Amino acid sequence: MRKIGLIGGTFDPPHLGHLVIAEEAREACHLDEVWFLPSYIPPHKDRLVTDSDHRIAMVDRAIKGNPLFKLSLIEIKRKGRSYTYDTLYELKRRYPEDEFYFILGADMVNDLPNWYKIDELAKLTSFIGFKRPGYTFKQPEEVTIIPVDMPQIDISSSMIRKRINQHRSVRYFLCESVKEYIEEKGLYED
Ligand SMILES: Nc1ncnc2c1ncn2[C@@H]1O[C@H](COP(=O)(O)OP(=O)(O)OP(=O)(O)O)[C@@H](O)[C@H]1O
Ligand SMILES: O=C(O)c1ccc[n+]([C@@H]2O[C@H](COP(=O)([O-])O)[C@@H](O)[C@H]2O)c1
Repeated sequence: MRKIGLIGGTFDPPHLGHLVIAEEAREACHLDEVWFLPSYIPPHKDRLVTDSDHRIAMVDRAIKGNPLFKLSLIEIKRKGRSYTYDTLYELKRRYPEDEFYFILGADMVNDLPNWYKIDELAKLTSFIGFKRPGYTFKQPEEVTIIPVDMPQIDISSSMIRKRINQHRSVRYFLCESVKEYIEEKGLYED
């Protein structure tokens, strides 16, 4: 039996906040691996997101060099809206022996009671929650969250997109290799 952490996200682009919560969850909960799951279509985001090929390439670069971080294309290959219940149902079918821990920032912890088939989903995975600047972390009544403390990181993908658009520096907000990819492809410039 392995303990697998899952960090689902749009990763548009992936940044240090994602990497730090993945690492802190791994250490605090003694996870064997953490799998990064880029969404194909994020269930609750209205805006158009960057093409999935770019987001996959950026996550791949961000986690390179850490043998305990893996990229899973399960949601990309399924296409459609990336409901977490559908993902966990499939992962449990493929790996019935493994235990899953879904990693969330406070914004998503607060949203969790509204998720598709949340009662069923909670039978398939545990949840690990992190505080996040700008959001109050509240334990929802419906689901138990394992809270993990860490120094909070006030970085978001939207802040990075905005800074690039304004020709401001994003150095040190994300991995150098991801920054180079964004520059090479001209992402987020307009
Ligand atoms: N700085 C952060 N601190 C804690 N959790 C975070 C942080 N950034 C992202 N997360 C969490 O990582 C997961 C994936 O987030 P996502 O890819 O949507 O990034 P985001 O920065 O929230 O993007 P956007 O600004 O475009 O909404 C979510 O559970 C989110 O709460
Ligand atoms: O399944 C749902 O109803 C659901 C609703 C909102 C978000 N999620 C998942 O939460 C993760 C973070 O979402 P986001 O929109 O912040 O990138 C990502 O894996 C989404 O698929 C899942």
